[in-house]
This record gives sequence, structure tokens and C-alpha cells, in this order.
Amino acid sequence: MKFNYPDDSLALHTDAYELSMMQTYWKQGVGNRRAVFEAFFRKMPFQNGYAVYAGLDHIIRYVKQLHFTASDIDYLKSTDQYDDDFLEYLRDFRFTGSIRSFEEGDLVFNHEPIFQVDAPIIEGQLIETAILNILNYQIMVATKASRIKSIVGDQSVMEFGTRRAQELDASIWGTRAAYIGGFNATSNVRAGKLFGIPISGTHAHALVQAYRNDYDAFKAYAQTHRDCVFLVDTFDTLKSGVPTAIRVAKEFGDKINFIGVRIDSGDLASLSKRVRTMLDEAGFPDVKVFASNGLDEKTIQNLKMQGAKIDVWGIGTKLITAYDQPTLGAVYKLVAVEDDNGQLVDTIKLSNNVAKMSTPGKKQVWRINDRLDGKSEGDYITLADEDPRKEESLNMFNPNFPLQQKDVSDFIARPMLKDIWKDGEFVYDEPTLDETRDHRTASLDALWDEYKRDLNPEVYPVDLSQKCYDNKLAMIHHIHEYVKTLGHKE
Ligand SMILES: Nc1ncnc2c1ncn2[C@@H]1O[C@H](COP(=O)(O)OP(=O)(O)OP(=O)(O)O)[C@@H](O)[C@H]1O
Ligand SMILES: O=P(O)(O)OC[C@H]1O[C@H](OP(=O)(O)OP(=O)(O)O)[C@H](O)[C@@H]1O
Ligand SMILES: O=C(O)c1cccnc1
Repeated sequence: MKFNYPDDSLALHTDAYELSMMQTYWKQGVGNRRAVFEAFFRKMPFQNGYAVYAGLDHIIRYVKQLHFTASDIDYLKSTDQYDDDFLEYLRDFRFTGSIRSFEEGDLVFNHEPIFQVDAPIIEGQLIETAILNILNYQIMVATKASRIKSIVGDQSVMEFGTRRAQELDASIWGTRAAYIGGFNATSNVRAGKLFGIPISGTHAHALVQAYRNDYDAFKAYAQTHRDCVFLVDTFDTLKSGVPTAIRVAKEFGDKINFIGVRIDSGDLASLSKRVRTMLDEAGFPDVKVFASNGLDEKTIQNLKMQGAKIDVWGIGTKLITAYDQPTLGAVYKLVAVEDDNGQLVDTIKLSNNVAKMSTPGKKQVWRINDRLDGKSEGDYITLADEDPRKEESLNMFNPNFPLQQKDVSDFIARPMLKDIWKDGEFVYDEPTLDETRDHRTASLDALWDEYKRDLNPEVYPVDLSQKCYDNKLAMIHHIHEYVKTLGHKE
């Protein structure tokens, strides 16, 4: 089936309401007014103590290419929902604003701004959907990967999820997010090509089925590859697969690197132990046992508890689909906008649910680390014009429970929202993917263990500065007073 139009831009990868609002701003002559939007999420994914930030690279690619093509305009015209003069404006649309973001591999927490757009409102509105689309997925996968990697430790863990992912793009960007989260390699060859992620793999049951028995299949593989990992569970792991792998390895001797055997079904604990013994007894103590089949951090931990002798883990479905939580729930909220007098004024979205109220004003997030041991004490959210580096000590308090507070001195405060675009100019010095992956490891090293445990972690402090908190309370009060003046009864 042919596309109705060429698929030649991502500008329409947005919700129709964004374009509708853009038309309103533009026709009302307020489209160029400055607006600040911030993205944040409300709940920690997988009830984890931290989340791993990923997605910035894709967002950068998206914003860099952002423009409306002739076919975009033709299509919008055909919907009869937009005025011709607005469509003419879109022809020259480019992003001219500023963007600040956490860096990939940083740890992020709920209720803090992780991405900030300070731009003409018409531009900031358009990009909301794609930004959330990217962040909501990649942060989930990077976090899930990091949970898995922390259980696996120094062992290797391979990403096998492409066939189960929600479509092509998800597997590519999910693979990259998994690598940032600490995975060692991927089976996705295109991800290897695009990002330089090491590719790795074994073979499928199809090979054994094609040759109709383990022996002919393993022999054929050994004749055509130097590095061999044989999949041993097609017919019978202990009675056929493993003895045959050993036989072929002995027959080929130095002609192959007998790297391992993979088990993909059955009781992985008891099978792996028996396979390990068979390999050792046959004189292959260095040959590794690979395992796959519906694994994630919970099954891996359980298998380790059972003493499973598994060296390399292959993870697909549960990682790439972020199986136990379908979305991060990140949102993108307007926190300040230019008024009729050209002043930037703070805005708030009230809600009956206190936890859902946004924090008004353009902000910065500071990671507060102890100067002596380097450990993170918490994150401190200030209004953008505050600088805690000038303070001797900080009073950090939980905005939901203001009596929960601590004074911190001898600290290092680092601004976490880094400049990516400044007034339309791309200013970010992008790290390599391996630097990003190392950055996650270093960020985790600075986190106390109580925030890292996979079950019931301590809640990491994400606090507001007094000024930020007072500003929020004043705005809530102001809106309540305004609503009262309207005089409507409930
Ligand atoms: N010892 C174990 N302890 C806990 N979970 C395990 C253990 N061994 C395997 N599992 C997990 O149990 C789940 C189901 O395994 P099961 O044996 O039912 O499937 P299977 O062998 O793949 O079945 P099939 O033959 O249909 O492929 C998988 O997620 C697997 O990782
Ligand atoms: O279980 P996951 O974590 O999703 O890991 C990926 C799965 O994909 C493959 O199975 P599949 O049945 O698709 O193909 P196969 O013939 O190679 O077994 C592989 O053998 C794993 O079982
Ligand atoms: O290489 C493998 O073993 C592999 C690749 C994709 C999915 N499952 C297994």
C-alpha cells in the first residue's frame, strides 16, 4: 500500500491539538511570546529508587530536522482545518528557542524538571508531543536495563528484544536506551551500525530444525564460523543438545572458539547446573552457559538464588516492552509565559489532587553532593535565577512534608539542566555513547545503596528552595482568590 504523501518530515509527528493551539496563537498575534515548558514525571518507574535519563539524542535529531515540507502543508490544507495564512507561516517554521535538559546517563527523579523549553510559545507547543513520546519510552527502557544490569553485576547481558518490540523505531531506540542502562551488546545489527553498540548473538532453533538434528546443525555452524555458541534445547538439552555440542567442539578442536551453549527453555536453574557439570567434566571449564526465555531482573535474581550456573543473559520481551509498566507518564507543562507587558510571568496548573499541581516558574535542578565523600544528598530545585553555589549551607525540605528537612553544608551543587540550544543555536557538546554509558555507572556510584536496592528503595530527596516553594504557595493562593471573585457556586 502506498503512503498518501511522502513520509519526508517529522513536523506532523504531533497531536492535532498542538497545531490547533498554534493557529490560535499565530492568528491572535501572540505566537512569538516567550513561554517556558518543563517536562517531568510523577511516579518512579518500576517503583525503582532512581530512573536513568535517555532520549536526548533522539530529541536533538528531531529538533534539528524540524521543518514543514511541501507535502506536510499540502496534507494540512487537505484537512480543511487550518487557514491559508497560518499554513504559509508554517512553511518557514524553524526552532529558534532555547532548550535545557539533563544529560543521558544522568539519574533523574520524580517531580523534577528533566527537560525545559524556553521559546516562542508557538514553537514550544509544537514539540511537546514528540519530546514526551521519546522520553516516556527511552527512560523506561534505560531504567529497566539498569535494574537488570545491577542484578547481573559483572556478567554480560545481551539485548534480544527487537522481534518483540512495539515496532521498528522502538527496537532501535530501545536498544540504545538499554545500552545506556548498562547492557553489553545487542542482537540488533542496525543498532550496531547506527550507534556502534557491540552486536552479538547465537543461533535460533530454526538452524537445528533445518538440519533436522543437533549434530548436523552444530557441525554446519562450526564449519562456517569461528566463534560458536550452540543452542542446545531444541530436542533435549541434557540428552542431545549438550553432548552434541561437546562432540562437535572436540571434533573441531582449535578450528573453532567454543564460546558457549545457550539454554532457552525449561528449568534454567537445574538445567544450567547440570550443563555446567557436563562441560567441566568434558574439559571445557571456560565455556559459558548462556540463558534466555522471558528473563528480567526478578527471574535473574531468583535464578541466582537457586544457584543457577549462568554466565551470559539474553533479555528480550520484558526489557524492550518495559513489560511491568507501560509508560513513564511524563508530562510537559507551561510554567511561565510572557504577558501583555512583555514580562515573563509564572503559571500554574491547579488540580484537586495536590500531587498533580505543577510547580510554577522557570527552574533549575541542582544535584547536591557531599564535598567529602561525593555522595548525592538530594536534588534541590530552585527558580532559574537562584544559585545555591553561593550559599554556605542549604536548608533542604520536602515540599509535601515541609517539616521533613535537613541543613546541608560542605556540599557541591551541580546544575543538572544543561544548555542544548540557546536562542536557536545548538550549543551542546554531545558525548559519545560509551561516555554516556560510563556516565550512568558514575552517577550510580554517587548514589547511596539505600536508593539503589530493587525492592522498596528509600525515597531520594527532591526538594524545593524556599523561594520556589513560596512562589508556588503564593500562586496557589492567588488562583484560589481569583476563582472566588468569579462567584460561582459548586
Ligand atoms: N528455575 C527457575 N526459577 C524461576 N523461574 C524460571 C526457572 N526456570 C525458568 N524460569 C522462567 O519461567 C518462565 C517460564 O518457563 P517455562 O519453563 O514454563 O517455559 P518454557 O520452558 O519456555 O516453555 P516452552 O517449552 O513452551 O518454551 C520463563 O520466564 C523462565 O525464564
Ligand atoms: O524471551 P525473551 O526475553 O523475549 O528473549 C528473546 C527470545 O527470542 C527468541 O525466541 P524465539 O522463539 O523468537 O526464536 P527462537 O526460534 O530463536 O527460539 C530467543 O530464543 C528468546 O527466547
Ligand atoms: O542471538 C540470539 O541468541 C538471539 C537473538 C534474538 C533473539 N533471541 C536470541
